[in-house]
Amino acid sequence: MDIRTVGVVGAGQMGNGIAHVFALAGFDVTMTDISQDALTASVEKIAQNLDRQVGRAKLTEAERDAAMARISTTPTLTDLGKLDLIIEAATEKEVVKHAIFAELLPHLGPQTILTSNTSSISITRLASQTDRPERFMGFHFMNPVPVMQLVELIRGIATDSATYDALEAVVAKLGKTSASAEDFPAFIVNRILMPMINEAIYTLYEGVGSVKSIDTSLKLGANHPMGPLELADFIGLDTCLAIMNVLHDGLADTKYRPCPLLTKYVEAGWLGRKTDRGFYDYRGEFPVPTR
Ligand SMILES: CC(=O)CC(=O)SCCNC(=O)CCNC(=O)[C@H](O)C(C)(C)COP(=O)(O)OP(=O)(O)OC[C@H]1O[C@@H](n2cnc3c(N)ncnc32)[C@H](O)[C@@H]1OP(=O)(O)O
Ligand SMILES: NC(=O)C1=CN([C@@H]2O[C@H](COP(=O)(O)OP(=O)(O)OC[C@H]3O[C@@H](n4cnc5c(N)ncnc54)[C@H](OP(=O)(O)O)[C@@H]3O)[C@@H](O)[C@H]2O)C=CC1
Repeated sequence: MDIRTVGVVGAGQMGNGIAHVFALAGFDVTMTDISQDALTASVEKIAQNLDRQVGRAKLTEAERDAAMARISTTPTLTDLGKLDLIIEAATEKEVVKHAIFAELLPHLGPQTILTSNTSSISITRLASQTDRPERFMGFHFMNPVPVMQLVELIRGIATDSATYDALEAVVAKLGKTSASAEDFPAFIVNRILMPMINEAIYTLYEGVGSVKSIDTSLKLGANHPMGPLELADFIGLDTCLAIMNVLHDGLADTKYRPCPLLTKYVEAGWLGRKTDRGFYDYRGEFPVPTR
């Protein structure tokens, strides 16, 4: 199937990164979100990130302008119905994702491929509540999308090979690399990464180290580009907690128990960078550890 038009549902940090890379690769992109503010902020963010790429001579001004011209927004989810590919990148809550698919399905063309950028939720379960489990897949981009090379491709139990092949070709057109993961809780990247982040939070909770010493240890002691607490703030603490809960519930093993301190930060609404406070406070000129 020749994919040219793409709909992105959810204009948060992942939605804007996904729209950015698809527009640069020549696809026509339509974004939607329940919040008009999120849509406006997302387009501004894409413009800023493209400008940064122009500033670093990674792109020409003409390429930037052409990419921006390929992006449009709509507050109406059902406007996405006639597009070739839908990428759902809304909040990591299963009920939210089911509700989006339920509203969209009656408006979708028969050939449209439906995907979710979920970090952890069962693709088979999401697909089972649609009319097209054979054309449904996990399409998992990494954050920040314009920079990270990997896209995880996750087949549900019913996904057909034409759908898999079409998405594999799309990833190649984006200039990225795909890795196939089986549909088990949190797939590959987050099955490995998120327990490490959760363990870093336990290390903080038990007083083994401060925010600064934990992040410095992993950055300088294991050559990670970001410390685990900085990375948790970057991903979003609500998303980290949601992934840990999927691992804990889905694999029924206490080793995946979310750290109570992570739960406390989420209950406080300290979700990391997106709310300006998490393991660091980002409201000043420099991030300041909150513990
Ligand atoms: C939760 C999930 O489901 C799955 C996930 O995504 S897990 C998270 C995976 N991501 C990671 O692990 C990221 C770890 N961090 C890193 O790799 C690096 O810190 C980083 C790439 C984010 C920034 O690197 P850095 O060297 O500190 O920054 P900097 O030199 O300013 O930027 C490097 C490049 O990234 C770009 N960049 C940085 N942040 C960006 C952002 N938020 N959006 C777009 N581009 C960005 C810069 O423009 C620059 O691009 P060029 O190389 O083309 O010039
Ligand atoms: N953060 C990360 O590092 C990664 C996240 N992911 C996955 O990507 C998805 C999005 O994550 P992320 O971008 O970080 O989250 P964000 O919280 O940044 O963005 C989610 C966006 O979805 C919007 N939204 C919520 N409900 C709906 C709805 N019914 N219809 C349309 N939009 C809606 C939210 O609006 P509002 O704020 O108004 O609720 C918000 O703008 C999640 O499934 C997450 O697991 C995947 C890879 C990496």
